[in-house]
Amino acid sequence: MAEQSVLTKPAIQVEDLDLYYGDHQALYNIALEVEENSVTALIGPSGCGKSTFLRTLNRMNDLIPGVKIDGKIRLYGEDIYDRKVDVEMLRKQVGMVFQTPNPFPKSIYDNIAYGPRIHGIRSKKQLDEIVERSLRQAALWDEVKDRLKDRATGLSGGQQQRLCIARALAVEPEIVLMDEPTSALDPISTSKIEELLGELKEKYTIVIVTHNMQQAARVSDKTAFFLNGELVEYGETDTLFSNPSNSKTEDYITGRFG
Ligand SMILES: Nc1ncnc2c1ncn2[C@@H]1O[C@H](COP(=O)(O)OP(=O)(O)OP(=O)(O)O)[C@@H](O)[C@H]1O
Repeated sequence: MAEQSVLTKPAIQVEDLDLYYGDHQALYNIALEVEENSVTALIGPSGCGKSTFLRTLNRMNDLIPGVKIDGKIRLYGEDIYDRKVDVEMLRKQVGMVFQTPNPFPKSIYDNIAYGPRIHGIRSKKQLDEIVERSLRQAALWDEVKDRLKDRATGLSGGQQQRLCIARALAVEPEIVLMDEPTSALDPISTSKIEELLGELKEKYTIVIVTHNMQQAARVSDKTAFFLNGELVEYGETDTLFSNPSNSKTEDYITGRFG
């Protein structure tokens, strides 16, 4: 029995989550569980709260003045809003990749080594290993291995985004949050990243916001449909797209609004 409970343990559990920006309530009573080693897509029309919800998972909203949060978010059973939580350590466990690739104005190598160095790793051998492993995991190694000292900002947009994924992986997170990671990229770079997600979920748990429903259908195991700050429907991606249980989900996925 003990073994079974370990196997079924969710990576993230959200209960009764409300979020306010000042007087404006942006999330209403959200509850969901994210399974380990899966890809979960958050979909819904602009302004429905997808990014806001994503940012609650590594407390990025803490940086916005006037934000108030009620409810519980547990990461492997631990309440991430508990006062004892070290937010820097939380963000190491729960990494993030943003919409626009944002490499530091440093070399490719130094972009990847940045996080591990902050966390105290000094050995060149160890950093070399981390840089190679992370770039391989992000399917970028072969393209950049001969120019690790070049500036990261000289890479193409798609390469920069894979570099940002590698940078997130370098500190060995458990969860990777991605906020529309391909919306600024061309179709070839987009499909490279979509392919990568399938590989990454073997080791990491991924939550991705996407405007693109085809992308959600292609890459995710589970999909959460948000509307006006509410979670309307959450379930297996195949079921949600082929046989939604809520008429609002059906209207959205068939393009009747959004
Ligand atoms: N920093 C902020 N301060 C105040 N209100 C905010 C802030 N960020 C988002 N909001 C509001 O919260 C609501 C949800 O926004 P959010 O960006 O989470 O939606 P979204 O679904 O991610 O939208 P999009 O797809 O356009 O990025 C919106 O009404 C938005 O105006």
